[in-house]
Amino acid sequence: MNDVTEPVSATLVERAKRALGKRNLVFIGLMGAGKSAIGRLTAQALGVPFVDSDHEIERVSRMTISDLFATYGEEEFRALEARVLKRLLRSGPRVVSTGGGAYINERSRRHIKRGGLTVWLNAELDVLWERVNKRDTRPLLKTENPKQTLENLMRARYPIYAEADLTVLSRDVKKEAMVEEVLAAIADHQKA
Ligand SMILES: Nc1ncnc2c1ncn2[C@@H]1O[C@H](COP(=O)(O)OP(=O)(O)OP(=O)(O)O)[C@@H](O)[C@H]1O
Ligand SMILES: O=C(O)C1=C[C@@H](O)[C@@H](O)[C@H](O)C1
Ligand SMILES: [Mg+2]
Repeated sequence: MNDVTEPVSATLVERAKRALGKRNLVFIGLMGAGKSAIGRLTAQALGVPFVDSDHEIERVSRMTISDLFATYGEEEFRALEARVLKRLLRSGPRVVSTGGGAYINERSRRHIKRGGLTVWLNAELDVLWERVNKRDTRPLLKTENPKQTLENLMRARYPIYAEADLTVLSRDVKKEAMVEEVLAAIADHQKA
């Protein structure tokens, strides 16, 4: 799989743009679902700015997510995440990819719901596991059995992610195909 973008249908892009209007598009979902990768490519297709809340948190704090968790703990991280999201979602349209736990936090979820149209990248355990087990940058997975931890997170979080406006199944197809599905979901959403 590579990051070379093949042109997405111009008609589909126009339909999605019209449906989105001035709203932000916010990607939510578990670690490895593709929020950052698919979010960036979707922003490119729509011709709007892209921002990733994990990257923005690291930029403003000048610390990595792992160091933030280790130094200040998860609660402080969530408070910072909520502040960053509130600011990022103030104006649009832009594509905002969130960290995996953002939508689970009540304060962040409120900002996200107010701030734009949400897309949940839903994925099965094995898809997520194949993607996340290659790197150890995710503090919540530094456990004795990270695959089991991921499964526990799925069970706890999926009912909450399911509140999203749109759901797209994330799987190992070309990233451009994922972008097209996201754009189609946005375009068709308006008809509902
Ligand atoms: N459709 C896809 N096919 C194959 N690989 C993919 C696909 N989508 C994403 N990936 C890869 O999976 C890995 C995880 O994706 P990404 O970092 O976008 O996830 P994320 O949802 O942002 O996770 P986190 O919550 O940890 O930030 C990356 O290496 C990315 O390139
Ligand atoms: O799922 C989560 O709670 C997290 C996901 C990452 O994106 C980071 O925001 C952090 O590692 C926490
Ligand atoms: Mg990400």
